[in-house]
Amino acid sequence: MSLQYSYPPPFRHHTLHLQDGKLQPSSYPVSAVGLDDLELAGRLFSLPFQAKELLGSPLSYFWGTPVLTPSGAALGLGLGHGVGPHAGAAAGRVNWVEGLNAPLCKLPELKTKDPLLSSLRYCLQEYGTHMGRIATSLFHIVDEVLNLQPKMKRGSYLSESTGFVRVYRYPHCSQQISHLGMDVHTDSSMLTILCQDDVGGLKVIRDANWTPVRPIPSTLVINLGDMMQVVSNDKFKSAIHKVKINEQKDRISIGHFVFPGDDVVIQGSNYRPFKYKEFQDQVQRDVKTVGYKVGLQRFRSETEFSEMNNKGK
Ligand SMILES: O=C(O)CCC(=O)C(=O)O
Ligand SMILES: [Fe+2]
Repeated sequence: MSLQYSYPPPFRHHTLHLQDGKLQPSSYPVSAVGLDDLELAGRLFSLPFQAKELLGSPLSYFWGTPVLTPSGAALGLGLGHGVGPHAGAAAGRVNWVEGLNAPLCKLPELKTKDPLLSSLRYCLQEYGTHMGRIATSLFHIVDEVLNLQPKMKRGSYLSESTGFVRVYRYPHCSQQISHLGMDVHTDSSMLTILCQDDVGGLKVIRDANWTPVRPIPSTLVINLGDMMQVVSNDKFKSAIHKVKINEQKDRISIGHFVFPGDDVVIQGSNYRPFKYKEFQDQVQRDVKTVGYKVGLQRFRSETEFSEMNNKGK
């Protein structure tokens, strides 16, 4: 395990520019990030199942769940994709993934004498702090483009209290199975920073086509989330993405999700103002009742919503 993160990271933010409503390119070069964390995560996943299930609060171990609120509820894209944590399981659709969820501000509560767990806690804390700095810098860049009002700036839009890190393992599968590693969805976050190993499998919708996000060494992938779409007034679209399974190799990735504070009011002229907590609760309600995440549609301002419906007719 190494915690040799370079800070400040060698940002090349001039490589980010606005094109067709998206920040291009979506990957972001940094050095010395993540490889050792990925290795540690790999060791964690090789623990017996029971040990992983007993990891204990505030960590939680999950497997096969199509939807993990608040960040990654599955999004129905056409028939057959409308899955949620419960609906998905009921329909026999599971995500081919196991993972560990770590709410960053609660990590100090993890009391353990286990050396692997203490290294993990330490590593996650360092990782979270480092990624938090990167998220803040990225948000500054976005802010330069969007020119947000001062009161809406990062203090409230990027809350330390709601952020979390998720570590995933997508087991390989050589048989033809219909499962995805992770179903089609958008993240509910403001932004998500992904660190992936060299296996590949992440795909995003770009120009209406599924495009692989090929792993580049020492490169993080930045996904803009639903909250970014709102505050940018739809200038930046929340990335629609999924993860395919590799036939030969397990894939490991780490996601760092940054959200607004629960009670922060999110504003964007195409949406009615809402508190982040309201959004999160609505997603969970939809997943339980409708079977999938309806997402931002629910929060569009009335005029926007009826204009969109009229266009669709
Ligand atoms: O594993 C990945 O690369 C993507 C994970 C993801 O999309 C998510 O956690 O929301
Ligand atoms: Fe995601």
